[in-house]
Amino acid sequence: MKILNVDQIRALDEATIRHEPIAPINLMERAALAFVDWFVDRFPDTTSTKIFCGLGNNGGDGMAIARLLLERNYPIEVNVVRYAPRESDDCMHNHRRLKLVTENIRYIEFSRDIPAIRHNEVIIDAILGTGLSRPTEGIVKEVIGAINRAPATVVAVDIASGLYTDQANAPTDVIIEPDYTVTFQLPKLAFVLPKNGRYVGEWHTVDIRLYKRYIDLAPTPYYYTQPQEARLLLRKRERYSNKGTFGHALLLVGSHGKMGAAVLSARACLRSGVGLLTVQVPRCGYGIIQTSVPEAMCLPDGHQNVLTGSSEIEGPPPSEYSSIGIGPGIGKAPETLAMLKTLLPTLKKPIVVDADALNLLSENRELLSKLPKNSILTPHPKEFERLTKKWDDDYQKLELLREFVKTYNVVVVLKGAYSAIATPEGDIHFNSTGNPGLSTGGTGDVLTGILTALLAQGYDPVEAAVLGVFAHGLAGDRVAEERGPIGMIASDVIDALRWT
Ligand SMILES: NC(=O)C1=CN([C@@H]2O[C@H](COP(=O)(O)OP(=O)(O)OC[C@H]3O[C@@H](n4cnc5c(N)ncnc54)[C@H](OP(=O)(O)O)[C@@H]3O)[C@@H](O)[C@H]2O)[C@@H](O)CC1
Ligand SMILES: Nc1ncnc2c1ncn2[C@@H]1O[C@H](COP(=O)(O)OP(=O)(O)O)[C@@H](O)[C@H]1O
Ligand SMILES: [K+]
Repeated sequence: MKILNVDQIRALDEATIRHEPIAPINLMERAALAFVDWFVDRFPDTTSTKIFCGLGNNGGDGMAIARLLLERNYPIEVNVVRYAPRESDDCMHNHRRLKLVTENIRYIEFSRDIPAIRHNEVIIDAILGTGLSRPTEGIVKEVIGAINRAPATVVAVDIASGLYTDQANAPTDVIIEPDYTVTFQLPKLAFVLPKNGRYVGEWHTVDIRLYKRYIDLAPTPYYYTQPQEARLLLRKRERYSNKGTFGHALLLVGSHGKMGAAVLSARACLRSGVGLLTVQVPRCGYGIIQTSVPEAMCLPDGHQNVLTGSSEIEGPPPSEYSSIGIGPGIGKAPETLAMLKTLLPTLKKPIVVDADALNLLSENRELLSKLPKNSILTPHPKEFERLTKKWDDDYQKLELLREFVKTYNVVVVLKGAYSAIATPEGDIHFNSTGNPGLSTGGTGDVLTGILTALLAQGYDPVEAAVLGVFAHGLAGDRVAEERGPIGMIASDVIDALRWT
């Protein structure tokens, strides 16, 4: 699913109006109806609701929503924030229609006009939408402050008032902090950026049948992975297959005290469809791998405690494996750095690089250009900061991400809520699965195993990253559903992986 910018959203609105054709006021009615359907489903028996409307089209939506709810005998008090002398045409039209069904409209011009908000009330925020062009101030800012201070449930129409759709807010901006955002048709870039969490809440899209062809043709670097899109990437297992069909992966993982990372990545790799798996670990980990992951072959490293790349057992050279995953639990010993320096120039196929392998790359930046083309790097934000530099806001972070993938010709999975997968061309796919239960040690190691398995099976690296991150998050969601997010551990995520 595409994420469009504000100008494109406006153009999409106009294209829908022209193409269908539909009068703007009827499109607004459709949007209001879609919101109301969601709202009555979610809040079927609220005893007290207040709506706050602005004077632009978001306010127009709000006035239509108020009328539709009143027509359904919903208990709703209407407030209009009069921050300017004029309304938009469609807002004015809906204002008139609203007055036909109620005389009870409160106009807020001064602080004293702001109503008290009671406990257990539901507030609908329709003050400002995607047309926000400057920070909130004056009476708008005061109303937002009052709503945020109130012990009520807040639902934003389209986007929280005061939040920019696709540019950074200043830290001092006053913005609605909703529990829910119900947005029209397409997710907004602001929703998937970590710093905006409290200005978005739980968000939902409602379909208002905007012109599909415009969306299909609109150029954008931003995508949001929907379940049906991820599912399309999944390959069927051929009837006449054998284990050779699905590749032979090599994991270079673990060190003394961090063998858990090796076990987790190995088990996840096996649970993700790889044909054969070899795990190279320091000698101290040999028994651990052989007993806890009997399905894998184990290459004990020549070194007792850290990886050096040498082994007493003869094996094929790393370049002959279908894919390689490197990093979980390896530490940053000089011997391991030396291994990386020798290894990278010998490789041609894309590899997966995680954890301390990434930290070694940040400390030895000349190695970045030695990475095989289209390799997948999986930093969490701290690791990405080490690879690049500190960013001021999430939008600058996305720019750094785009710059990085283009410079080094790699795929980066920037992990977190809505993990961002950046392709070498500079497109960014935000993942839609996962939950805070995944914020626990070892879940990143699981992801490395998954991605290494997908590469071994011949998936294109971008597809592997999009599909693997989606499946990892979905497994986490299954665990959260069954046992709640708090008790989740990385092993549960492996057990919950389903490739269907
Ligand atoms: N796109 C779609 O598909 C559909 C969209 N729909 C709806 O339209 C909404 C977008 O409408 P919109 O463009 O009228 O924007 P909105 O935010 O209501 O108001 C902008 C007005 O406020 C002003 N203003 C700006 N910042 C301000 C501030 N800080 N403090 C005070 N004022 C401020 C600004 O002034 P100006 O910048 O012109 O000076 C302008 O007058 C969208 O969110 C959705 O709800 C649906 O109805 C149908 C389908
Ligand atoms: N709040 C969250 N919502 C969704 N996914 C999350 C959240 N927190 C963490 N994750 C996921 O959990 C994994 C954590 O990886 P990482 O930070 O490398 O942990 P570790 O190194 O301990 O294995 C990533 O895939 C990340 O996207
Ligand atoms: K709003």
